[in-house]
Amino acid sequence: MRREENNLARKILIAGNWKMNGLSGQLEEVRKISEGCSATMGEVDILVCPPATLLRTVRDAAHSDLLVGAQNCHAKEKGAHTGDISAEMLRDAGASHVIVGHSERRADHSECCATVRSKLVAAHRAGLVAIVCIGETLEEREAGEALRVLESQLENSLHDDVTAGNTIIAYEPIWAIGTGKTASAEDVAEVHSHLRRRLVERFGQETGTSLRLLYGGSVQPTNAASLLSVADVDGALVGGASLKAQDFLAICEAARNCR
Ligand SMILES: O=C[C@H](O)COP(=O)(O)O
Repeated sequence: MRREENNLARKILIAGNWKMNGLSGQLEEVRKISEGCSATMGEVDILVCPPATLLRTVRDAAHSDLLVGAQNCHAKEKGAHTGDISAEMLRDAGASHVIVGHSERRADHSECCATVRSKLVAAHRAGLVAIVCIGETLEEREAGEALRVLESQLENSLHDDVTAGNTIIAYEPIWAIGTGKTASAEDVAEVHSHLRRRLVERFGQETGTSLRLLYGGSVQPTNAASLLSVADVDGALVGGASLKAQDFLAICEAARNCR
């Protein structure tokens, strides 16, 4: 089933995750994104997630309709956690969204689902919308375990007060991140419809069908239209291609044309 035959009430979100990239002298790309997507922003939500060091600068430089988010937060509000940043601090720096549970954090910082869930609670406590990432490894996919792994991550990373207004789910197959390999539209459709069913079972029909499900993993201007046309794909979490305004804007434009 294609997107136009499914639930169109969910507004598409294109989110750019800059990861550990970006210096204050390189904000020209933000200005280009901000100017270039001003016509698109009414129809598509557009979010950029720079490193924490640039949150305030990007927020101040960007069009007010461009959403600005962070890439991680600590579970606690404040205290003796050297080097960490709380959700409240991110909000204070201008963020409205925060990514939690990205596979790079799960791998590099040994974050388990319980940790991700505590960060989700923190994000909601601070009034941030959280983007919760889940994804399987290539070994898990090849072993036929992908849906089981994803279901477990979904179940254990979320808490019961999740709503469509405070949470977005991003499916990012780990083997597709930064590799140029993208999951096929059929595989993405299978995963997203499975996740949708699980969300409805857990949170009920209204919330379950309203939560947005993003796809991430080597999304490019060349494949965005086909991925965004898949039913239950409500947007994209874009890494590498979000660093160049031209590519990111092309993906936003593809999203606009999917409406
Ligand atoms: O958060 C973004 C994802 O990890 C995707 O990254 P990528 O588009 O560079 O594959």
